[in-house]
Amino acid sequence: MECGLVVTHLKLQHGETVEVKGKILSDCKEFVVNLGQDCDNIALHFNPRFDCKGDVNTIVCNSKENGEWGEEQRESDFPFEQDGKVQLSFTFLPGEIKVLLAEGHEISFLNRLGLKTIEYIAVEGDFKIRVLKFP
Ligand SMILES: CCCO[C@@H]1O[C@H](CO)[C@@H](O[C@@H]2O[C@H](CO)[C@H](O)[C@H](OCc3cn(Cc4ccccc4)nn3)[C@H]2O)[C@H](O)[C@H]1NC(C)=O
Repeated sequence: MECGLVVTHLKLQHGETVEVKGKILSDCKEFVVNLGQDCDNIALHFNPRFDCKGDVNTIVCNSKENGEWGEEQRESDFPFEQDGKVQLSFTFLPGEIKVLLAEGHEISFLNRLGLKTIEYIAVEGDFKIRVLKFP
């Protein structure tokens, strides 16, 4: 499993976008991109699962507030392949975070925490990050 990457003090404003590019490991079970205030206050936990925790080829999204998980949101689109390249963009809006996936797939996740800025991004799991681009 690859180690993670954490960036803090991002000061991502509404309307701004973070891009993540990398490669999914050939034996990937899952990977995670977390966006939020810090590790206990996550506006979007973006968790593609190839085969783990009872999920197969499913994207699980959730929020975490004061260390407590919210209600999971599962997505049926799964434009990922093991050993494949990935390009994701996360656009932070007042009421939601829009995730643009490959093949034009898009996910919208409510800004449940009502964050005014995104300070924290963490990428972990079976994923080799190559590019993290932010404004
Ligand atoms: C039916 C009753 C049990 O429900 C299950 O409860 C599990 C425990 O809460 C749920 O799994 C958790 O779902 C969370 C999102 O709702 C997070 O995904 C939890 O993982 C957090 C996490 C682990 N890691 C380390 C990591 C990441 C990637 C690869 C390897 C390690 N980073 N963040 C993950 O353990 C899991 O999604 C949930 N399944 C369902 C169907 O609800």
